[in-house]
Amino acid sequence: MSLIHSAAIAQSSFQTIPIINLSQISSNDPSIRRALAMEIRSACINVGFFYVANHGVPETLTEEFVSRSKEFFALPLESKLKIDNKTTPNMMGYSALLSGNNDPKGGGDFQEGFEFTGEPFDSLDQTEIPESSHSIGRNAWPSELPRFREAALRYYYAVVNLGKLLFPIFALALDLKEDYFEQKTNNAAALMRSIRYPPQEEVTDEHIIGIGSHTDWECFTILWQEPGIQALQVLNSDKEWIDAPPIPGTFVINLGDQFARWTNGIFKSTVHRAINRSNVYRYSIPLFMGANWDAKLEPIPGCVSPDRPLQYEVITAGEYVKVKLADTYKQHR
Ligand SMILES: O=C(O)CCC(=O)C(=O)O
Ligand SMILES: [Fe+2]
Repeated sequence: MSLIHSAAIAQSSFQTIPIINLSQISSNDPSIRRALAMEIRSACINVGFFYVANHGVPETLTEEFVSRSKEFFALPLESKLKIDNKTTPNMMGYSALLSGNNDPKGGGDFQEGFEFTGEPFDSLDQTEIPESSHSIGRNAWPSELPRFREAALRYYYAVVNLGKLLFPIFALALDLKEDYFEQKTNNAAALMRSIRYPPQEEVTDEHIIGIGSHTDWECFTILWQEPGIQALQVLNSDKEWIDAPPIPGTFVINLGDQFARWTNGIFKSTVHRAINRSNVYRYSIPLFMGANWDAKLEPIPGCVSPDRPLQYEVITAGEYVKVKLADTYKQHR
């Protein structure tokens, strides 16, 4: 079935989010890779979200960075504010409670974050570092926690490697050659954000929740969520919020606006939000995989037809993200 036809009969009133097993992602057998791609295609067209199991990122790296993140957020506010993202180049570093606002109708996101990107890392085997990340390194690290940076970067590169394996599968899912996205993504700086959500057992103001309803801006996001705490919710086409509970050993993958633009809306960049209604802090760590800043977000072959005219103005990925970033961190209170 053609992509446009599959999109025309999409069922987006999902009640659950599919779980996809990635154990065969690097199979030498093209028919096995294609079968996996078709599962992913269906999730991307109908839901825009899926879980991945057997993703290959070692649990120890995740646990180490989660522990270091907990130490970081436990530092006194003055220490964290030394690397406030409003004062650092590129907005890397710490974002304080309510300093960001993902929902223009919201009163600020009830969370703290630490954001960083790739940088050369001496004690790692350099071959583990994707070449495209070598020149970036404009991060702001907490000087109080010398082991934080190593844990952050080790986990970062493991998840970036998973992201790099996913682009060829997304290409297959769109009936394209597996290397289709290579030139458009080989110089992109993936961004990782470690987040702490304070408990909000009682939401007293619906406009102030962990992260207000939004779509992600990049191609796709790979999200680790703290086990045992339901917080993330995804909006279906019937405007129902569907829970995306943490499933141990999996990541949540969701498509962002760059993929929606490339596919003229055939791949869904689905609205989501998070509210920590538990009585303890909740942690999560998204990695945002984007396109090169100069990559044009123009429709890929097979995504535009007389019945499905172009929905978006063509701009570059960099222009798109810059506007979104400025909107999210402008003074909103
Ligand atoms: O914390 C979560 O579960 C979701 C975070 C998220 O949607 C984001 O940072 O874009
Ligand atoms: Fe998000």
